[in-house]
Amino acid sequence: MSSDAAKREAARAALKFVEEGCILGVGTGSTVNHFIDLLAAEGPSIRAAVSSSDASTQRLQEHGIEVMELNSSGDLDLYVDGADESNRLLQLIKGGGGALTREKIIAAASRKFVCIADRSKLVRALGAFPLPVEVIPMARSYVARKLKALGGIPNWREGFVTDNGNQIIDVSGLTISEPIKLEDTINAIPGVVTVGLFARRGADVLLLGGEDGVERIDRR
Ligand SMILES: O=C(CO)[C@H](O)[C@H](O)COP(=O)(O)O
Repeated sequence: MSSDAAKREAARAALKFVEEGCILGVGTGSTVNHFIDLLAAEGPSIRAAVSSSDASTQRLQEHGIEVMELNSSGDLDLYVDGADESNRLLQLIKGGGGALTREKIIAAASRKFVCIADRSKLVRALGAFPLPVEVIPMARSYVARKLKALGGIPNWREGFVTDNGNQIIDVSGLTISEPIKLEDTINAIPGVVTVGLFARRGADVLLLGGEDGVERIDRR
């Protein structure tokens, strides 16, 4: 089974968490694209979606799904999103698509976060995937020096601008033995908008598509 087919099966499995008439939080990425397409084709009819990116907003609207601002929706019952890595505690690295800040906000505003991915995303320890950090543009070099001092190798995602008008630094070489501590440390650097470590608010349910079907892991 291809990784794309595995993502699609994980996305399909998330449909059963969606309740008719709800306002649904929707993430960003290729797995979520499958989810949006499947939701429109065979999922329950929802009242509206709160979207984590311009790309997801466009896709939702192309399917005729109304998109609502988080400022109008209040807290959400469910958020569905992908991830770049997850450990068994369902702490995540996200932001490969650059939508980490809005994703973190919607995850925080949601009672349940269902994460969908192919099985390759499950890792013993986070950090092989370069950790994305969204930064205010004028702080980029300063933040990069601070990330270097933490032991990372910062790499500016040159040419990429987030939906919030900011820039991304991808940090490789970090040993992420204490994800919550590292999330707090990086978030405290002036100029950082947010780090793509979702450790304080990880997923509640992880659905992993693979050869043997979809494995479900619940947060302990
Ligand atoms: O965090 C994200 C975007 O900011 C995505 O969820 C993450 O990059 C996974 O993407 P994909 O589903 O394409 O593998």
